Order: sequence, then structure tokens, then C-alpha cells
Amino acid sequence: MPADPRTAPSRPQPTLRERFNAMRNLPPFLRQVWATSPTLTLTSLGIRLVRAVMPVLMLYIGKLIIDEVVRLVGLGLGFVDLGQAWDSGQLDYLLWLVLAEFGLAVLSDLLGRLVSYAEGLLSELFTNATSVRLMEHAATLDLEDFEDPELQDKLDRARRQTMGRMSLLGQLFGQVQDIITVASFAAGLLIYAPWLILLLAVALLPAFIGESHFNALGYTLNFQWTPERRQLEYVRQTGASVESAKEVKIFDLHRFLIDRYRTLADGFYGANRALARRRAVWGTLLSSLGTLGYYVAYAYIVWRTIRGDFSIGDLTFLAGSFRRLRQLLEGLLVGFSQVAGQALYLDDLFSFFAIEPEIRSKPDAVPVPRPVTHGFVFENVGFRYPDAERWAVRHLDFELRAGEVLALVGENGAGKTTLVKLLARLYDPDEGRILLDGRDLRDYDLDDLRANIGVIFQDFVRYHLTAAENIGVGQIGSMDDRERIVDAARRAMADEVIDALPGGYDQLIGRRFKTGVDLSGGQWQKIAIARAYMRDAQVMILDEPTAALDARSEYEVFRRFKELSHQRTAVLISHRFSSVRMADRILVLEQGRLEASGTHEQLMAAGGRYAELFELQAAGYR
Ligand SMILES: Nc1ncnc2c1ncn2[C@@H]1O[C@H](COP(=O)(O)OP(=O)(O)OP(=O)(O)O)[C@@H](O)[C@H]1O
Repeated sequence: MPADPRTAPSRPQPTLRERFNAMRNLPPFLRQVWATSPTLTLTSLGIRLVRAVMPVLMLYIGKLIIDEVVRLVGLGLGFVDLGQAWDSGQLDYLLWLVLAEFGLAVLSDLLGRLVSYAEGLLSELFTNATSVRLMEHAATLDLEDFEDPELQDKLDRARRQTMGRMSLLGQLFGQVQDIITVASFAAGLLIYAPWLILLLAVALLPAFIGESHFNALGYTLNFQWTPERRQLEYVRQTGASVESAKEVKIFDLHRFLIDRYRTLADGFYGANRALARRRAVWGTLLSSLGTLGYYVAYAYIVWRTIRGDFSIGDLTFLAGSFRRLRQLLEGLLVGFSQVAGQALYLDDLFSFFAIEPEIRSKPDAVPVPRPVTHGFVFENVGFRYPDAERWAVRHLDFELRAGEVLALVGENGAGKTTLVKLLARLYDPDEGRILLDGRDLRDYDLDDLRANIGVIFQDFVRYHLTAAENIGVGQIGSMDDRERIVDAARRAMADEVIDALPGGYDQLIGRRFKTGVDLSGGQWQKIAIARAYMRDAQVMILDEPTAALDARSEYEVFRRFKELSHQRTAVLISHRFSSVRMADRILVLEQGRLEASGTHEQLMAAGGRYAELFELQAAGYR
């Protein structure tokens, strides 16, 4: 069961300083927005600038209208009907004022729509650009990073941020607009009653502090529940996907999965609800303080009007200004705390981008020699998975000579796959070093090294693409080279599988999509092995991708592999001794150590574990 996040060691609630510090994320965020589309950014900011001063203009025209009406009433002209009043010309000024206000109202609406349009587009572009950056950055990270659950949590949060931060954009720009509007109202009010503005600001402060407190709590809640939310996602997928449907049915797992989903989802819902409830109660209390401030100011203006200091038009302008100012200030303060809250989330996005891969090319990296003349030498190589107590492999000293076919045997967990991963520099050794033609593997250009090594792992990927594409991914640059793909398929004995497909090489395989045709485990493996033949690699490694092949097929695959690996260095991993014995040399691994090495005959003659395991398997066939 997942750890209860309330008792599990958790991230403490961000302090006020952390919250303010998070604001440092805003400039890079804005830079990225700008880089996404300068035109759209300028358009929306420009329009918002114009919109910002419209409210005060409209309110002022409203004041002029009322003053004019009061003046006209005071004149006691006693018009009989509208026609007469119209002809007298006394209404002209009023008419212009009303028309001006109408024009402003229409323009304001139009500009509002334009802003939404521009920002909608900008947000979408920004989300897409960030998603692409996320994928690009993820591609540079080490395998070790990916295997770290903490990184997976971070990646999950970052992924959510690419979507979630769309609202931040509109909010930030809205804040800028509101600040200008506030300034324009404040300038108007300053002439009449400056200290009232201060009163409003002070009255609103508690609501602001409350808001930012709850935003931080909300962030902490989301942060703490990331692992559970990932589990939720996992359970949901397991409960309803093609890949797991078979087992879920046979083992009747759906109730178990649903129960687990419910438990997790209820926990998150409960925590969320409790926070929302507290937020609602406190929010209401604190914002009523702001309301109080507003009414004190209102009463003061009314009193000054009664005393004759202000006209009726002034009263409407002032009261309206105050109402708007209060709304705006409240919005600004709440918005500010929300922006600060969202900036905390940006931390997740940026801290994901800040992860630096450890395995990368040195600035003065050299290309891999072509051809490799001596081969690889492992010198006292040891490697331990992060947080693991046991060494996965240790004290490995051996040579993999150029042009040699080497087989790795050993029981489950002996370290065979780890050794291969070290060879392909998916990890770097924690102890000792690996040399290629006398130079440390770390001196070579990483891309070139990987291009020279073709590995098919036991857990190779089944791409839900066409058969040709499934092979083509082995050498992405030759995806369109059908001849090469067909040739690779033939070598891996995948051609017969593909010929039997209704669509041949263009047949979509896998069951995920409507027109897809699924393959058997062994058929998938043949396709995956063809991938290795696509590569122009000097070193070929088959890490047990043949386990599902029938005995004859595996034998045949390995026989061809050996034949075709002529002049190539090759590593085979298999639990079938009939295949292993074809290798030039065999390394026997036992609990991460090299136990013995030699040809099949030598190892049999030595009578160690190899001979024992071989006999065990042979006896099974007799
Ligand atoms: N990603 C990982 N994180 C932590 N430990 C790992 C990881 N992969 C493997 N191990 C551990 O390292 C040891 C060696 O594993 P490895 O996969 O190299 O064995 P193997 O010989 O290939 O086994 P098999 O025959 O089952 O494929 C095992 O004890 C395993 O539990």
C-alpha cells in the first residue's frame, strides 16, 4: 500500500520567503513566452494597455452625464416632448457624451475578445513549445535518472505544468492591466480623498495574506500527493488497457484494482475537500473586512456630498471609482498571491530542466575508431545501482576482443544485462574503468559510441507502428530505405513473419490501433532482432531477446548472427546452452563476479558451474 502522505516524510509547506523567491521564476517564464511569439505577446500587452484606462474614462463620462442631467433639470426648461427638446439644441452635449460612452463600451468589448483570442493562441503555442522542450530535455537525461522514482515524480509534475501554466499567462498580463487601471483610478481619486485609498489597501491586506497562505497549502498538497497521483494513473491504466486486459480477466483483478483506485482517489479527494472548506470559510471572513473598508469610505463620500463638497456627478464617480478600485485591488492582491502560488509550480518545471545528465561527451571527445582494432577491456569494473546496497557487478576484469563473439551466461540477477548497459555507456562504472582500444570509454563521443553499438534488450520496445518502421527505428536515418529494412528482416528471419501479414511491411502491428495486427512473442522478437541488423554498428549485442523463440529459431538466429557478425564484435546473452556454445568464448557470471571464462570445451573440461548448468539442461532433454 502507498505510504500515507500525511505521515510519510513530506515536503514542508513553503515559507513566505520561498514563496517570494519563487517569483524569480517569472522572468524566465516571460522570456519563454516572448520567445514563443513576440508578435502575439506584444499584441496582447498592447491591447491590455489600452483597455486598462477605459474603465476610468467611462466612469468619468458617466459623471459628466449626471452633472449635465442635473444641470438641465436645474434649468427647469419644461420640454413638452423629445422632439422639442432635441430641436432646442440643449441636449447636444448630453448626446455626445452618451455616444462617447457607448463607443467606449463597444470598443472595450471588442478589445477584450481580441485579447482572449491572442492569449489563447499564445498559451497553446507556449504549451506546445514547452512540451517539445520537455521531451528534448528528457532525451538528454541518464537512464539512471529515469529509474529514479523522484525524477519520475518531478517529470510528472513538470508535465502537468506545461498544461497548467496556461492560465498563468493570462493572469500575469491581466495583473499588468489591472495595475494600470488602479493607477488611473487612484490618480482620479487622489484629487478628492487621498487617504481613502490607503484605507482600502489596508482593509484588503488580510484577504491577501489569507489567499497566499491557502495557495501555498494547495501547492504543498499537490506536491505531497504526486506519488499517489502517479499511482492513481498507473492503476487506472492497468485496469483498462489492452496490455493488461488478459491478466486482469484471468486473475479477476478488476475489483482489486478498483478498490485500490478508490482508496487512493478518496484520500486525495478528502485532503482536497478539507483544504477547500477551510479556504472558503477564511476567505469569506477576511474579504468581509475589505467590504467594511469600502463602506466606511462610501459613508464618508456620501457625507461630503450632503455637506455640499461634492456634486451628484462627483458622488457617482467617486462611489463607482471606489467600488471598482476595491474590486481591482482585491483582484490584484488575490491575483498576486495566485501568481506567487503558480510561480511555485514553475519551480517544478524549471527544476526539471535544471537536471544535468552526468553521462555525456567531454568537450574534447574523440570519435570511435573505425575499425576497432583491439576491443574492450574491463579493468576491475564495479557498478552499484543508486540506493542499492549490493553491487550489481564488481571486480570485473576481462577482455572483449575485436571481432570476437562472446557469450554471457549466469543465473538470473548475475549481472549480465548490467554489464551490457555499462558497455553501451547507459551507466558509468562506480569503480574501475572500461577501455576501448586503450582509451577510457568516457573519452569517446557519446553519440558516436552509441551509433557503433547495436543492442537489443530482453525488454525491447514493441512499437505500435508498421512492420517496416519497427525495423527502421534501429537506424532512424534509414527509415525510408526499404531495401535495407527488407535485408535486415531477412537476416533476423523476420521476413517470413512480415510476408504473412496482410499489409506486409506496411502493416500496422500491435493491438493499440484499429487496423493493427498483433504478433506472437517470438514474432515480435524476430522483428526486434532485425532492428539490430539495421545498424551499421561495430559491436552487436543481443541481450536475450530470443527467449520466446522456439529452440530451432533461436539456434538459427544465433547461427546467422555469428555468421553475419563476421568481423564484428558481438555479445550474446542466452540461457540456452545450445546457442551459447556457438560463441568463441563464454564468460560465466555469478552474483556480479566473473567466475570463469573460456570456450565451451574448456569450460566443460574445467567442470565448474558452467558444466553443472550445462548438464542440468542437457539432462532435461534426455
Ligand atoms: N534498474 C535497476 N535498479 C536497481 N537494481 C537493479 C536494476 N537492474 C538490475 N538491478 C539489480 O542488479 C543485479 C543484476 O541485474 P541484471 O539485470 O544485470 O541481471 P541479469 O544477469 O541480466 O539477469 P537475468 O538473467 O534475469 O536477465 C540484480 O541483483 C538486480 O536486482
